[in-house]
Amino acid sequence: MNKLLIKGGRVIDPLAGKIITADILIADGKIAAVGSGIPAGEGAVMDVTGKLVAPGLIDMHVHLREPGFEAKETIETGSRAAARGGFTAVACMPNTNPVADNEAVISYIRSRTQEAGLVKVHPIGAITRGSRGEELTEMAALKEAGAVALSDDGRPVASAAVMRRAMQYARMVGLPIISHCEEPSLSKGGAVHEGYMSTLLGLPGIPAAAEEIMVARDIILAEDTGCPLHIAHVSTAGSVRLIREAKARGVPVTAEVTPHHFTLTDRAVAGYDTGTKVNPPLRTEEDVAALKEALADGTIDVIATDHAPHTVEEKDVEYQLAPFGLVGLETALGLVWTELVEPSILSPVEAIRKLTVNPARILGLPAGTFQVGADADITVIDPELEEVVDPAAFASKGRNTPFAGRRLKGLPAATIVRGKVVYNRSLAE
Ligand SMILES: NC(=O)N[C@@H](CC(=O)O)C(=O)O
Ligand SMILES: [Zn+2]
Ligand SMILES: [Zn+2]
Repeated sequence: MNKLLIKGGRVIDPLAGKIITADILIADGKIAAVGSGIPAGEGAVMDVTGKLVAPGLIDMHVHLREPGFEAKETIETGSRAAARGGFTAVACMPNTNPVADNEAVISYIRSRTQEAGLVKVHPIGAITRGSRGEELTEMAALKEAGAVALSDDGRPVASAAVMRRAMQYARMVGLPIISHCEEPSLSKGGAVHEGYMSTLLGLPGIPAAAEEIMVARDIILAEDTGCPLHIAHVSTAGSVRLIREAKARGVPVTAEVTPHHFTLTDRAVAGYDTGTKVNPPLRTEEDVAALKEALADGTIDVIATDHAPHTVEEKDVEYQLAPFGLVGLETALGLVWTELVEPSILSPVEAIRKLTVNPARILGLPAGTFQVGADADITVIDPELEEVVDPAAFASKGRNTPFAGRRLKGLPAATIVRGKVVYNRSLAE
């Protein structure tokens, strides 16, 4: 039997809401025991005294770009970036080429994931063919092939009738809809948040209303159809209000926020660094305050990166011409710890919940806990470790980050997937 003892760490149980000092014994890739003073026996030992041990982190919103855009990222480089960022699993969006709107692409992603042999990659299927917003995909077949959710992320489903029908079918099939909320007639041509900064910088704006109208529409449709709805990358105070009110009424809606949206405002665009160009755009201070409040009160269930790599050449153009998106996998945990846990906006347990059990539940994954017999997917966190973000050190092909040079405290120390150490900081540096 292949054994590994994770010894002496402070183990976070996000379900029980507790942190206890304990050892975790892994045998043949599964959790074999959790308790104090477990003998190592003949197996290997990883001493994690002083560190936190969490169930493997899950990032339910990434773009791995394969098939079709391998110059930006591949499943292998994206998996490596995930492992380096402390994630044991990611869910990847279907805006590849071809779009993941059929079983063949879903199967391809799964076999490339196997070949990479690093983290778990759960494919998200498209809502509509080619994500063109017209005809629905074969949702049952996508689920059968391994899709864990449906989304046309990157492109809004402009037609309410199409979205309504999609929710009716998705509910029947048993898959959640992840909505990229953007009203195209309002966002068209925009590059940054519409407000003081867009005027000052002379850049075309995307109003908050472009997001909020679609959040309102999709909440109404989720209530109408009973389909579980997950709102991707929430960025405005108005969206938060709508989601909070819908949850209070029992609408089956959940929501995520990205580290860049709870950390930065549109002031970061002042230097015209295209690393700040992202969709939805960086908003205002009031929006950031509302997002933090929503994280604290549970209105926002999940922290997800929306990791969106682009090549240096694609980003090295005028602000208006650059593609939207920034890389997030390798800065996420440090930003969560530095911006939310250190200032006590979230407790360590609450932060870990939004990175483990909550996304696992939304996607229906048997993950996010330390149940004996479950896959040994584990993230070791060093809450005292500090580092300055250096994009050149990223495992991702993407270098498009607005966080270069930023000092982060609280970083991944090791990432373990099915008992295999896929990242170990003390060996990597
Ligand atoms: N977020 C982004 O700015 N870009 C994403 C698309 C998306 O998540 O909507 C991408 O695929 O590049
Ligand atoms: Zn999106
Ligand atoms: Zn996205």
